[in-house]
Amino acid sequence: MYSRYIPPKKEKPFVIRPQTTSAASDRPYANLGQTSAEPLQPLAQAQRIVFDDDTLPPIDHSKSSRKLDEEPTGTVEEKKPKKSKSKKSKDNTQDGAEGEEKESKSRKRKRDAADKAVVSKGEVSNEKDVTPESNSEAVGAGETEGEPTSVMEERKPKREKKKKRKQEDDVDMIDGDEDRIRRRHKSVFDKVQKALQTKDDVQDANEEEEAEPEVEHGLEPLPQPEPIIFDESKLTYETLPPWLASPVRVGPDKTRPFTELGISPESSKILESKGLKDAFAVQTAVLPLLLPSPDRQGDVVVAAPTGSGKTLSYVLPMVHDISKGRVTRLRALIVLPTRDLVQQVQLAFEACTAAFAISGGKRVKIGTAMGNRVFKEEQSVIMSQEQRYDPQGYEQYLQKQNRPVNLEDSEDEDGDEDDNLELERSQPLPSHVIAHESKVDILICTPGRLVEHITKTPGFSLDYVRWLIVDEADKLLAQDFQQWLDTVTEKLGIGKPGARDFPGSNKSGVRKVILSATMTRDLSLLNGLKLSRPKLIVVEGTKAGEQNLPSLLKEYAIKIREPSLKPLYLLDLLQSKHMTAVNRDISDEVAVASETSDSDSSASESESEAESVSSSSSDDDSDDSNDSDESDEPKPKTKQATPTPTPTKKPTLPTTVLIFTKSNEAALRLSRLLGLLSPDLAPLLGTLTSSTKTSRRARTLRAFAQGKLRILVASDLVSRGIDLLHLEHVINYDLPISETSYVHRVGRTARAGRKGCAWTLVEHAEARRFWRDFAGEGKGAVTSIGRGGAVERVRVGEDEFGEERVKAYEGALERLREEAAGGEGRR
Ligand SMILES: Nc1ncnc2c1ncn2[C@@H]1O[C@H](COP(=O)(O)OP(=O)(O)OP(=O)(O)O)[C@@H](O)[C@H]1O
Repeated sequence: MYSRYIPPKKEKPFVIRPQTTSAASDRPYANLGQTSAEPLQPLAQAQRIVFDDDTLPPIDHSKSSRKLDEEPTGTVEEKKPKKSKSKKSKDNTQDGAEGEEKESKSRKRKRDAADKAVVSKGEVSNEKDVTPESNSEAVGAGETEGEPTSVMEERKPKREKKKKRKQEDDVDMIDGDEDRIRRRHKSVFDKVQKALQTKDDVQDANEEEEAEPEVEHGLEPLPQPEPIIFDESKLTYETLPPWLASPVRVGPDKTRPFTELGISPESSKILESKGLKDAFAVQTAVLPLLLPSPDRQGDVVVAAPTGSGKTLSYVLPMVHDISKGRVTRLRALIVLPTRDLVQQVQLAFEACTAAFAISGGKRVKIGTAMGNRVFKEEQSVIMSQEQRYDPQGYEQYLQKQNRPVNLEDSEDEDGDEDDNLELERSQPLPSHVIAHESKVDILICTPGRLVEHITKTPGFSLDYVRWLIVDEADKLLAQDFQQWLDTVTEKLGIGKPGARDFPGSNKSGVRKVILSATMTRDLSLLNGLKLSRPKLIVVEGTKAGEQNLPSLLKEYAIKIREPSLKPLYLLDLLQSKHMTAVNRDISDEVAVASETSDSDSSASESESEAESVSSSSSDDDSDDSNDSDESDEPKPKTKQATPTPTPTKKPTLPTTVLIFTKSNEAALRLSRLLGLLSPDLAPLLGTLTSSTKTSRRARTLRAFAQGKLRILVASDLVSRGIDLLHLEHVINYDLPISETSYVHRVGRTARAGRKGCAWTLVEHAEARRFWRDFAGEGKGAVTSIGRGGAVERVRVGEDEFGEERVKAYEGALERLREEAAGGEGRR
């Protein structure tokens, strides 16, 4: 296609200047005829027509080129009426009889010009059919540039002749010598007839040209990019593989005693003593698949709502399996997106290990790797070294020492030797080698830190790993932290013979368990896991492809009429009758914990107001493997500037609340603002952000679980997985960024069969999005969130806030600004 639009050399361009003379404007396409002394083939001439057009403002080559491709002759014809129209309007400006006469002459001239244009076209099409005379007329007033001298000379007399005739024409017209004109017109019409006969031939020729343009012009086609084919077809359940399209569905109330699922009565008894009496629905479905059985067992993918007990569904079978072994080797990896989740799952494992360390079973050792300690320290916690007698190995060691230093051997992948294990530098005793062993059976880790150990920790090996758990899988798969999945699956693809055998069974290999409340059905993501004979377990009520909320969750929306006063709406909600205990036992639990906290007020004070509003605003709630706690101790900048307000009376909040904001900074500011606006609430307030030191976050969560803190203001860091069992109210102060985020946020409450409430503050500008995408109401509702009942509208802060309150609020804002400025200044 392109080849036809490359202009030929500039020696013989046509230049059309329609405005140059009146004659030219009357016959704008008159110069489309032959311009070369050499007779041109019709196809080549047709191309030249385009270059005539190209002399017009060359704005869009592709357009002009396309015109040629599509309608090589139509271009001329299409333009004719425009010119005629403009001329007509010009003529209409004349008045009286003279005007009429001139108009009739003018019409004749126009017809004349049009006829000549057609003639010209005929000439272009087939020169042989056109007489030299008509050809000279066709050239008309157009200028030619750069033609051979001989041609120019030849044309001079023609031009003069033409000029002369034009003058004669003008005179004729003025004199009314119409006979002469008529005679001339007749001759022109004759030529037109001849030209029209050849018109079809021209079109045929043009079509031929389109068929083989390269041959005609000797031009190589320009390289064209591969056409991009957009596959707009969407995956449907019909196109999904059977295991994804037809999941195993489980009723939400299907609980069973652990003993019926393959857990020994002794172990079940211990579990019961820890409050785990019967298995929840998801455990009822998953445990039989993961505990030893004679059936062919494949990998398991679990989609079950928040708080439904997914963690125990893999913890119990893993501990059951690993406790059967004797030697400590790294047998299992549990990958989670945040440090807080690593710590939480560690507690769940520790609660269960005792249950299986009976009847001669091994007490399973749990380790964590999440970047909350310096790397070397973490290495020494999960790996050990010992001097082992091995003369042959020692010889090899010595040979290696004597080899010229190979930088590639001595450095780790990043070329950073400093990070290498200190143990590595230890010298082996004579005839000994240093052997590295895993100190843990199960490693719970964040993906980044796992990769670091794989690449940098001597002796860290996945050879014996037979369990891989990916919790909060949709998040971990969507954000491939340091290509962790490729690194891990590659290592799991190889191993020593027999190393992955399951004890007491003929099974061998790696069992994979993939879980989320918002499980992806994106095959391109799931494929990375290299699943073997997978089964999808969906807890009933969770329609495939949907994200269901806990059945005991109630949702409310509060309209924010004045966004600039949003914190006051929040305060009104916190102090309203809505913030009551929704579970029977919560008041007692909170009251008891609160009493304890009275005697230990330091913990509460240290958590509330502990952070600066001007600290980092990073929202990254995912793992940063290099971010250890040693260096991120927050500086108590604002503490000096703004002493904690003294509570005027005993805190009275009878329930627990988690408030979500859009960022770390927003959480810190809001927490501080609430404390300033309501000193009564200040001792109950805690803040959770990803910029907070992990140990401090753990303390805050502990204080909250104990009832010492009752309001947590958080960023999305804690929206996933965090299990705050006694949490009753979740408030979306800022709208979540997605439906998935909404499901995880509000899923922090109504867990494990308890009731809970979710409140969302909705500004006018957000209303459409909230009701359509999250609540699934109104026109074009598209939500994928499955829920028991509709979102209820609740009015808060409807009465005027009052001048005094607004003034106090402005004062608090001002103070906040000063504190932030002070913090910045001290940085
Ligand atoms: N069988 C059981 N009996 C009593 N409590 C249970 C049982 N199983 C789990 N729980 C409790 O239920 C709560 C929620 O469990 P878990 O954290 O595993 O939920 P989850 O499904 O992983 O939620 P999320 O998707 O939010 O991470 C925990 O406090 C856990 O101790």
